Amino acid sequence: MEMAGVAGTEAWLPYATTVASCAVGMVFFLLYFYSPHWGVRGVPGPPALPVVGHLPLLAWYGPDVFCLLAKKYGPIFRFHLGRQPLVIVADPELCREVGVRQFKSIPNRSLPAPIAGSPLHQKGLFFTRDERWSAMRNTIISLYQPSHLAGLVPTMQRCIERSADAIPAAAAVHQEHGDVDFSDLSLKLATDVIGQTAFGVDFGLTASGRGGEAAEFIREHVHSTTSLKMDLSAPLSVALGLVAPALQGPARRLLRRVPGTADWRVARTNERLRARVDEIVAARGRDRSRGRDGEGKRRDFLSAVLDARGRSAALRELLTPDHVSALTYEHLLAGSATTAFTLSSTVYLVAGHPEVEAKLLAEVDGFGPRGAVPTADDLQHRFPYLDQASKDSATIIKEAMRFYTVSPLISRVTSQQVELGGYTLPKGTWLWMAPGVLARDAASFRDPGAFRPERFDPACEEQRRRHPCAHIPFGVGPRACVGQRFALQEVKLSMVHLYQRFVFRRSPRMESPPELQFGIVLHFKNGIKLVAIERRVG
Ligand code: HEM
Repeated sequence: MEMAGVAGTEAWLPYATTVASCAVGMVFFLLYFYSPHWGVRGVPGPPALPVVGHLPLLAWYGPDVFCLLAKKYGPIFRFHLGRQPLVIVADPELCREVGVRQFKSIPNRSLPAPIAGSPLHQKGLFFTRDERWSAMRNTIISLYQPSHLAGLVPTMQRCIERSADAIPAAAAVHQEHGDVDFSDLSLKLATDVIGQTAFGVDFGLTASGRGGEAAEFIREHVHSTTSLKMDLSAPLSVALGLVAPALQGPARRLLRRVPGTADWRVARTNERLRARVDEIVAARGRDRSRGRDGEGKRRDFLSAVLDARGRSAALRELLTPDHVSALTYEHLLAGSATTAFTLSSTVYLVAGHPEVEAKLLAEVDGFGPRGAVPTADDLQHRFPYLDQASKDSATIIKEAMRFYTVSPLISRVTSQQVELGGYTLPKGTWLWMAPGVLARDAASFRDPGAFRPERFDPACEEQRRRHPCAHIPFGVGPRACVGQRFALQEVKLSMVHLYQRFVFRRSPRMESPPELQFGIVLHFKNGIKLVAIERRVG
């Protein structure tokens, strides 16, 4: 009997071992999978699906999902980007807490899966952390000061005039209806501006008959940027990174060797892009050492960073060649799609509001004859309707940026435990501010679905009552956008020149309202199509 019992036990042993191993594996998997959730489980949010979390909600509702969730769950709620819970903050006072008051505990950005594999993206200012970030920011901040930006007006203006000259030709491409693909035009314009101001290179995208090498570089850049998606339509390794970050690195290393996969294409594009940026940086370094750089004359970002590098051993250590390439490339990444989106949404909104257009035209014509170029000072003071509210803010532009917030979420991560909105959030919590939700809050913006630049008039009651952090398209606190003044100067200068020469009408061949797509920033899925009407002189 005893023998039979032992034999029976032996027969079950392999099954029992397998079941036990599976159970242990399962427990480890669940611990791994739910550990980020555990620390923030007290924060309200909708039930999350296993593995994909709330990604299906994002796919279904688009960026509007965050407004819907804020309505249901309040100003601080959970949203699971796959495995990773985000604690979303959708209240002006709480954003001030995150961005300003508790900055010491929340100084860095979390690294989203799409960026995790790309050193070119990681070594810029955006994703560097702590002391390295503050040393880098302090080094380059002078390049964004008003005195330096004022000197960039002529360079910006040249690119703007060239883009405006290209409008009739762009319309002629569609002979039967004359639509201009304004998103494309704005992206080319913004990219040319960055080419000149960051790299000291004329990409010539808006010049007729030009293209070639530069166009190829930009095509690769656009491809690299648009593949940075935040949903499951991203390359496989990125999608995997959203649900199981530990597998992202190995999957990417494997898939980038498999021709034809999206990972392979992204890796090749990033390598080529990297090589081109390095080439530009190295060529400039060589020119400088041979004294062929027009010493002291160049105002572009790359020259200034290379100058800084030459100033001390500490700066050389801080600004390694990798960081110089990344900082320079970052301009293209951070400054082209965002500025282009802002310019095209502003012109699109003005085109649909004749009363706004009339006031704008009166202001532009009142400035001077067609072709008169404003100085940086004029841009600050002579365009109260375009730029009504002093300092860095612009009224039509401000309202357009509220209406279409290009960066609806701003990522941060806690470096230590914080108390926020009645919740205790552990170190490592991904805490994201939601300017896109703030911008649609009727408590701060009466009738938020209406385009009304006057709501930002400093004399207006709504503006006076509004919380200072209710409108934060450029972020808030020490980590706010370093390129804000640069971007606004470019958009204002473009608006003045464009409206000196044209008025625009919405094309009936475009969907209304325009469909939006959420990558690392927002963009118009099918572009903005406008009809440009040349204004008569006199
Ligand atoms: C309309 C155009 C733009 C918008 C809406 C925009 C928006 C933003 C936002 C929301 C942030 C995050 C701020 C935060 O975390 O609080 C940011 C950061 C940043 N932006 Fe912009 N941006 C624009 C144009 C530019 C331009 C033209 C440049 C460069 C020339 C630029 C370079 C950067 C950099 C380097 C950072 C990271 C700053 C840091 O971490 O210290 N941006 N931007």
